[in-house]
Amino acid sequence: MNKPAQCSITKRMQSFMHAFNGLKLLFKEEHNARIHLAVAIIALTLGFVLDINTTEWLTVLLSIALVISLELLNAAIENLADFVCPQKDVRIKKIKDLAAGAVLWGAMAAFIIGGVIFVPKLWQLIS
Ligand SMILES: Nc1ncnc2c1ncn2[C@@H]1O[C@H](COP(=O)(O)OP(=O)(O)OP(=O)(O)O)[C@@H](O)[C@H]1O
Repeated sequence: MNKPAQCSITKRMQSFMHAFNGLKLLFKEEHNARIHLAVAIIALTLGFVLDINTTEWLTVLLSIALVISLELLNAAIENLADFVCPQKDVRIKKIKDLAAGAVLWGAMAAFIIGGVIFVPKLWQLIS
């Protein structure tokens, strides 16, 4: 049986750097992810400006984490699909559409959450 690899700090640091590189790649290569990052920055700014409470902060932060995580998984699946099958194939279309659907579903939920938290406060501010 193989001996388990040693758990060194250097190895853990390398692993962290690889994961960080994944985040860098996402925002460099994926247009939708950049749009979602911009929306996240707007939501965070609104959070400070409108002084949202702790529960609202946690909900906003969880929504941002959900959408960015789904974007990362979608990008990984797209890249893997392109590597495995560079030509057009209905099965790859199905796989990519399902992965994109996951992002859409998460983004729609985040949009509704943002609306529920921010719209009444913005409305109060302008009326
Ligand atoms: N090899 C393929 N075979 C068949 N259809 C494909 C293939 N590659 C992409 N598609 C179709 O084109 C869509 C967009 O795929 P693409 O790889 O360009 O991702 P994208 O432009 O980043 O899309 P998204 O924004 O939906 O993530 C897929 O959802 C799928 O419907």
